[in-house]
Amino acid sequence: MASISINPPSCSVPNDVQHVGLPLIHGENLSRSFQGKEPVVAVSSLSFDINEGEVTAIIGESGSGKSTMLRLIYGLLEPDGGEVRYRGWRVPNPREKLIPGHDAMRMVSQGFDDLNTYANVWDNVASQLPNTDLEAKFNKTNAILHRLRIAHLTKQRIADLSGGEKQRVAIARALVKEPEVLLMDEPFNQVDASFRETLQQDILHIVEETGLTVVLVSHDPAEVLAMADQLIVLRAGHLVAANAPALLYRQPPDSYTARLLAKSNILNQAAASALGIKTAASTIIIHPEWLSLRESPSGDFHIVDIQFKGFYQVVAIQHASIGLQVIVSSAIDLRQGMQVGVRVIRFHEIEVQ
Ligand SMILES: Nc1ncnc2c1ncn2[C@@H]1O[C@H](COP(=O)(O)OP(=O)(O)OP(=O)(O)O)[C@@H](O)[C@H]1O
Repeated sequence: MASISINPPSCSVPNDVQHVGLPLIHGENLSRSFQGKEPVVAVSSLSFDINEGEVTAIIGESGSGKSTMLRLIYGLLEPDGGEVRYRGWRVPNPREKLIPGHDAMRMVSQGFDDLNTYANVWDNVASQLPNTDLEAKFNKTNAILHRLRIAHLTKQRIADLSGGEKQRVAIARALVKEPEVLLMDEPFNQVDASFRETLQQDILHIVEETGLTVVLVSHDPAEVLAMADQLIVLRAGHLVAANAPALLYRQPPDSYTARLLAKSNILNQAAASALGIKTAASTIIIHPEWLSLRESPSGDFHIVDIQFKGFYQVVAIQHASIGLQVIVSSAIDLRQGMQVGVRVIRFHEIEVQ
């Protein structure tokens, strides 16, 4: 890696040398274990890039190391090995900084631990800014409360807010100091479905307007598919994929990623051949909307279950030992026990598992 020495920023490590040519955030071979009754390897040999002005979502099953990765990026945890670089400079670890956490980043955690429950919304947000310029303090607080649609809650105590409102205050509090990076751990789990999309859109508008970089951890990949420019997929502490959501969805590198992103049908060669797919690949991925059904008394499959989901239905069909999930428009009348024919619209081959 080429290096040039220029004046280090205020948030840096003594004697560090800037690595040039890196994206905004670069993780190199990061590992971190925790000692308990049984030592746990939370993340192992993670290398990744996060681009400026983009939304990156870290996804993975529970315990796969998502929060650990986020805390390593921020500098809240010391890696056992490897490093994180921000604009080419190494992110100080908690032993190297009086108040842990990189100065250019702010983190919103799951529990709203940072919010002062008995203070009002305005004070929670404004208190982040110094009193040296009171006019700027007033204007910035006012602007971010409006931006996050919580200006009408200014005088309300945090204790009296809903989970979704608290989440918006926590984000306003993090953004009022105009960080370059916003880190969010499960940002939408307090927000019900109808408000989730508005909050996601509001964050995307802030990203577009300000060039903010967002890194978020999500339990529910489906919710971030539309939001993220990049998905980083973790499994048991290892990075298994990093790419654009649409690409990972259409061409998942493995069945783990496919299952995280959709309730995929994962078929072996024999099952694939029963659907008329001739392949040399060991595994075939078929997302439920990549199949279509039609009623056919001579069809091989029969319907074993129908889950009504509003504008679509999830239909479970079976033929001998092969069970499949199919997404069908609710406009189509189906009933349990019906014989059906199946058409494969699209499939994805995986060579190595
Ligand atoms: N402070 C800690 N002490 C001991 N073990 C820890 C600690 N923090 C994390 N771990 C362990 O490290 C592993 C990864 O945890 P992490 O919280 O990063 O996963 P996660 O993917 O964010 O999980 P979840 O989705 O359930 O929040 C887990 O096995 C967890 O129990």
